[in-house]
Amino acid sequence: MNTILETAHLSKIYNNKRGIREISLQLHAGDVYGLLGPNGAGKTTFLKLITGLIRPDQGSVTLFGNNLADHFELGMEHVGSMIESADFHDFLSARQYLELVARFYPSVTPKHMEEVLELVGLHKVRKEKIKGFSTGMKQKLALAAAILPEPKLVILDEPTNGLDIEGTVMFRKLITQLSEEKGTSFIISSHMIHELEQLCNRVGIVVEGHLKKEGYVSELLQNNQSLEQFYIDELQLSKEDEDCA
Ligand SMILES: Nc1ncnc2c1ncn2[C@@H]1O[C@H](COP(=O)(O)OP(=O)(O)OP(=O)(O)O)[C@@H](O)[C@H]1O
Repeated sequence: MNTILETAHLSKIYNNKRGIREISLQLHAGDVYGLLGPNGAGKTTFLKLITGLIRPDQGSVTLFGNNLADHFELGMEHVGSMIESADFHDFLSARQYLELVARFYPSVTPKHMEEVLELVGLHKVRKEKIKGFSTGMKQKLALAAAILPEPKLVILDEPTNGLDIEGTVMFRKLITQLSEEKGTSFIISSHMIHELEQLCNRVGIVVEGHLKKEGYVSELLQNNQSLEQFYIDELQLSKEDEDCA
């Protein structure tokens, strides 16, 4: 299997002693990996570490064979990401924002920008200023920016936050389309467990900074009624372990 992302003993502890501890995870080409976990478990911290937004205290991140600490640009060359709410230049239009992003990717054509705006459902409003956009519209624009350079790996932190029902369906179709047609890999942090059950081939559960459990969705569903049931049972087990400790 072609490993595109590998973290080894990745740790980041903030001053308040929270964060993530010793997360070792491998992502293979074609994986759509769902990251689950309660509020404050460490999912965003993990995603920030694998995109170089913050530095680890310990451990390493290797993207496409490049250690991020030594070869950041090479590692990130094929990665698109959307982590926490993006800050936009409000005075730009959606199309102008994508033009700004495209300056870093000379291969992106104006036609492709139009296609991506269409894909995320922003084509009609592409000439409007971001200032007037709703949370969901901004979320769609951030998604458009993440997939614009046709990355091999897309890292998304709670991508359906703020999306309406239509937007959520669009998002699901988009991930499936990119995964099936282009072989794009994804790592997606979300609380929308039913969404992840439909989208992902693998999931991992983060609890209090630890990667507690991982598995292939198809296998988990053979032994559990639903992904939700598996998740709830795992959290319960974690609590019992904690109580015993
Ligand atoms: N910059 C920071 N300084 C101090 N503590 C932080 C910082 N960022 C996150 N934390 C703490 O680290 C823990 C993990 O936070 P993180 O945002 O990674 O969790 P999460 O799993 O993404 O949560 P949620 O599902 O609520 O978005 C939390 O307890 C949070 O309070």
